[in-house]
Amino acid sequence: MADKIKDAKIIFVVGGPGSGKGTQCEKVVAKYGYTHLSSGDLLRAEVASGSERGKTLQAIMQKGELVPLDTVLDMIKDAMIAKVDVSKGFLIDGYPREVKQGEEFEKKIGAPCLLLYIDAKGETMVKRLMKRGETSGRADDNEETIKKRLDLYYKATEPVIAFYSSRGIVRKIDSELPVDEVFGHVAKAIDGLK
Ligand SMILES: Nc1nc2c(ncn2[C@@H]2O[C@H](COP(=O)(O)OP(=O)(O)OP(=O)(O)O)[C@@H](O)[C@H]2O)c(=O)[nH]1
Ligand SMILES: O=c1ccn([C@@H]2O[C@H](COP(=O)(O)OP(=O)(O)O)[C@@H](O)[C@H]2O)c(=O)[nH]1
Ligand SMILES: [Mg+2]
Repeated sequence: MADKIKDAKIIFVVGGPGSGKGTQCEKVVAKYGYTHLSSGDLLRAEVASGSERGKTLQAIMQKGELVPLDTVLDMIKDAMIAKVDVSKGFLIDGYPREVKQGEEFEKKIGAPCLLLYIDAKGETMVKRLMKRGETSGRADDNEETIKKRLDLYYKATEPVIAFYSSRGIVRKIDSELPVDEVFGHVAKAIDGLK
């Protein structure tokens, strides 16, 4: 099983909060049939289950901080194992959040073949999240937490992009454009694989 995952096509999707990672991943799923695993969605599902672990996670996420690295990695790994036989590839959305997470992922699972860097301006991300917050019901889509998520993104997550750039697998996508144009660039990056 571990070998099968190692051979799977793995794409990391990295970008700030509200940059449009989830939006683009949905479109990739529709066109390419990849399996979409959003680290944030996996964590929110655990919170929704009402488990003790979920309660701990909720408190951390509400503050816009990062949950322990192993928690997310185990969730992603379990979700990948469940799908590996039927999946053409995996989109790992919102992961890694820090360089160490990427290193651990590679030790336990495998190496990514592509990193899609979904890039939008800070003010754009804040605007989108405030709008999404009107309907999302997400406890972290409020002004105070958005600011913390953004700060943490610049501090902890941006170094991830430099780390993988040196390997030549980063494709920077300008997500200030309309969604379909952004997707055009995403599709070009995926078509360039192999
Ligand atoms: N105008 C515009 N809006 C977008 C674009 N991509 C996403 N949005 C909107 O911005 C909001 C955030 O998009 P998501 O796809 O949820 O962003 P995300 O990066 O997954 O954000 P997190 O879940 O917070 O990590 C949504 O309400 C989208 O409708 C885009 O390319 N253009
Ligand atoms: O590897 C991860 C992914 C997510 N989170 C937590 O889950 C929240 C929501 O993540 P998501 O990717 O859904 O949204 P984003 O912060 O990118 O807007 C983050 O603020 C973190 O608290 C985390 O701690 N580790
Ligand atoms: Mg998302």
